Amino acid sequence: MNSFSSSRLRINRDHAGCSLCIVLVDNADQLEEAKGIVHAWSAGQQKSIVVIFDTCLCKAALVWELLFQGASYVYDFENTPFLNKVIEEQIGRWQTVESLLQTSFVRENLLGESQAWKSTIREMIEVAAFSQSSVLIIGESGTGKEMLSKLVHHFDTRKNKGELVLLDCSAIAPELSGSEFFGHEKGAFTGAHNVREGAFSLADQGTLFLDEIGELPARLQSELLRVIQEGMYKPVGGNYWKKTNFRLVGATNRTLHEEVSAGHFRLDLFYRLSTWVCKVPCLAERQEDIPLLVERFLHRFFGRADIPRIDESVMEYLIDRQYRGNVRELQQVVQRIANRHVGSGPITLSDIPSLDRPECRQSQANYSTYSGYERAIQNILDQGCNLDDIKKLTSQIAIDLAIKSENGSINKAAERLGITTRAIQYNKQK
Ligand SMILES: Nc1ncnc2c1ncn2[C@@H]1O[C@H](COP(=O)(O)OP(=O)(O)OP(=O)(O)O)[C@@H](O)[C@H]1O
Repeated sequence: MNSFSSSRLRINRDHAGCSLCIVLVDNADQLEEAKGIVHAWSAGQQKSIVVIFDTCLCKAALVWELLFQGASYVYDFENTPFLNKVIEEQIGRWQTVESLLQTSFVRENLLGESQAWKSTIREMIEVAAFSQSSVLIIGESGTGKEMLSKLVHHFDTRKNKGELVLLDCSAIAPELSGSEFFGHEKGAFTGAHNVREGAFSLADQGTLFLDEIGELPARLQSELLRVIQEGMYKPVGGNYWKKTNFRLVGATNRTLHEEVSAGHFRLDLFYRLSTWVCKVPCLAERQEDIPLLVERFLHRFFGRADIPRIDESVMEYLIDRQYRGNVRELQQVVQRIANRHVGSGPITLSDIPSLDRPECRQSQANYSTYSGYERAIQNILDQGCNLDDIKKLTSQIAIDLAIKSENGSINKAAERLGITTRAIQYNKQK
């Protein structure tokens, strides 16, 4: 029996850090307000559940719209048996996720308070603790994909959970690839002096994490697929089939869709793997996490609690800097700064090693040239020149400058500009 009354539009509840809004809708006039409420709650990363009392209203188009506005769930009151129990169970799940988010495993290994990072962690905790699904983690290098695979294994609730086995597919020697996965029997091939357990055996009842899964050779892709589907494998040189059952977590910084389209990755393996796809935000998408990460890394590198104060200008530099290697690169930059710092005073700009300094003089020169360039273009625009004139004039100036800096050699100037000597001569004649 459902025991909601439809007299109110909204009930706000706060359960151990999980605030939730339940929106009760019993007539069409309340719909616009309901959409506004769920939209506002989802903007604040809060959960909302909409219960619709009038079944006639509960059409797919409306449900889609409410979900699109950010509702976590939409229920048809009449057609959802024991709705209050369903909602309690849903709230229980969210509370579990929130409490796992506060555990030392997450707080010590997966730092970050930004919304982008927190919602990634919440999603991964939910997959780990409430499903046995395979997971595909995609994201740039150094964003924390391997750490997230550890989280999936850590929060896996299987009884008698097995091991987490990590394999980097880009580092598997082709001649040993069979052994890495299947293991081998003694004497299976020259050099196989002992029995060796492979990843399928070691990961039984646990998690197999395949880093850089996009690099898995075609032969191993088919074999992996067969093992996932059948749960059986035969060690190299063995006569008996063995059983295995693991959760597969793959990580890649490639676009696997494109690898599938290009015929480099099997579509059926892609489907098997991507039951859940998690996109990890790059550091640029969560810049607000940088001060927290910097502080943690400084504690680690100084190896003590009382780390030197970090000058505001250094923090500004660290926040604004580009990190192609994401958190890993930030960690390395902080380590270099910590290595250079001496004494107990604050960490200042001078502690940034020359390798990491912005090329001040160069960038200032570029800036002034660029702004001079802008002024010059503005002048000729003001004189009534069109884009074609500007392009011609720019080419002419570039050619003159190149010839001048190559001491009059047209051949060398052409080489420098990446054009033919004829093109220079033609331009000069014109
Ligand atoms: N949120 C985080 N908090 C603390 N350390 C982190 C965080 N994210 C990543 N790191 C650290 O950054 C480094 C790189 O992380 P990880 O190896 O998980 O990245 P990755 O995405 O798997 O990299 P790659 O694609 O190169 O394999 C590790 O030393 C890890 O501990």
